[in-house]
This record gives sequence, C-alpha cells and structure tokens, in this order.
Amino acid sequence: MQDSERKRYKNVLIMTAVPIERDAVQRGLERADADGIAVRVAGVGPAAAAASTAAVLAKGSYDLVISAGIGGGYPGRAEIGSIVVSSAIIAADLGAETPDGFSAVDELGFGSARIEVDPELAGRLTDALRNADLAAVQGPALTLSTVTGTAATAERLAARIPGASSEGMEGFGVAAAARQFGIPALELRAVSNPVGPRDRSAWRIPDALQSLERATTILAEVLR
Ligand SMILES: O=C(O)c1cccc(C(=O)CC[C@H]2O[C@@H](n3cnc4c(=O)[nH]cnc43)[C@H](O)[C@@H]2O)c1
Repeated sequence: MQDSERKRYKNVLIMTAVPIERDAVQRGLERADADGIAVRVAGVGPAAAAASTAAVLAKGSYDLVISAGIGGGYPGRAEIGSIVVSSAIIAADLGAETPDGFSAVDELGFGSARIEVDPELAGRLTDALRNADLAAVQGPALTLSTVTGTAATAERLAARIPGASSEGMEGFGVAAAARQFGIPALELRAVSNPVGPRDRSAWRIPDALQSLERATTILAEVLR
C-alpha cells in the first residue's frame, strides 16, 4: 500500500487503567512531540473501562481509540517486557459454563465476544516496534474480569483462543465503547507478568512501564 493511500488517525484517544500507565504513555508522547492524542484514565476492569471511555467519547471527536497498559503475556507468545499489538480484542470470559465446557456468547447467539482491529494499522505498528528493537508480537488480546492465576486456566484459554498473546482487564470494555460510537479500536499491552500460576514476585512492572513508554513514542510516529 502506498503511504498516501493509508488511513490517517488524527484525533486519537488512549485509555489506560491507572495513573502510572497514563504517565508512562504521556512521557512516550512527549518524546515523540505528538499532538492530537489524548490520554485518560479508565479504571480497572471492563465495566469501568467501557463506562469511562463512553463518557470521554460523548464529549469529543475521535477517529481511533486505544486501550493501553501493562498486562499478562501468554507463555511462548509474549515474554516479560515485550509489547503485544492486538490482532483482535476478545472478551475471553464472556459466555456460559456448560457441562461440555465454556460457550462464548457468539455460540449462544447473544452477540460477539470479539472485536476486530484494523490489520494494516496493527501490522504497521508491530513492524515499527520491531524496527525500534522492541520485542513486539501481534495476536489476540484477551480481556478478563478475573486475572488468570493457574496454569490450568492459562492453558485452557490458550487452547480455546489460538494465538492468545496478552491478558488485561480493560481492552474489550474500551473497544466496546468505541464500537458503540462507530470508532475503530486497538489494544497495546506491555507485558509485566506471565499468564499462569499466581506469583507476585515475578511481576516486572517498572520494566513493563518502560516498554509502554517506548512503544507509545513509536505509536505516535506511526499515527502521524
Ligand atoms: O494479584 C494477582 O495475582 C494479580 C496478578 C496480575 C495482575 C493483577 C492486578 O490486579 C492488575 C490489574 C491491572 O493490571 C493489568 N494486568 C496486568 N497483568 C495482568 C494479567 O496477567 N491478567 C489480567 N490483567 C493484568 C490489568 O489490565 C489491570 O489493569 C493481580
């Protein structure tokens, strides 16, 4: 695709869950001397994220919404410090438990637990991150209301959602609000911990925040 043909995003909203993520994103934007990109705090979890994002979108005009923050990385897909760029944003626990296992809302006929992402934008961002020597992975970004805390749950999710790369608690909420306003969404997760058995000593939050800051600088250059 010619550079002149690609879609431009001029007014972008980035939603983070907590202030330390917002500050990392702001630092990244300052380094890129970015304009036209607003950053707001959404709160933790999909419901808070959806409500906060909808409230911001109701008051402004945006052409892209991004859920950004730290997150879990699925072993073998996204290691600590790497960046996951969503290929799709998936509400991984939105469905019903049945005697035969989990049924997603899609199978139940109540809408969809999957929001697609512009593949051209996701691919271009992933390439740009890699060119800047960041470990970047493109894959499904999962949203759950409950952080995964066992190997069995991590394995079950990875088996059900091929390529599952990151886990967070806000992406689907942010993207669902954006969809309501007819705006495309993207999720960006800097990996702070492996998805699996609960081990708080394995968290690398400062490293992930640093990756998030660097990734935001590149993001701003890609969107420009
Ligand atoms: O207490 C725990 O074992 C635990 C493990 C990971 C994360 C948490 C949180 O409460 C953090 C919630 C916050 O951070 C994002 N996040 C970071 N890592 C993950 C994860 O592995 N799975 C889901 N969310 C994660 C999340 O988006 C929230 O904003 C507690």
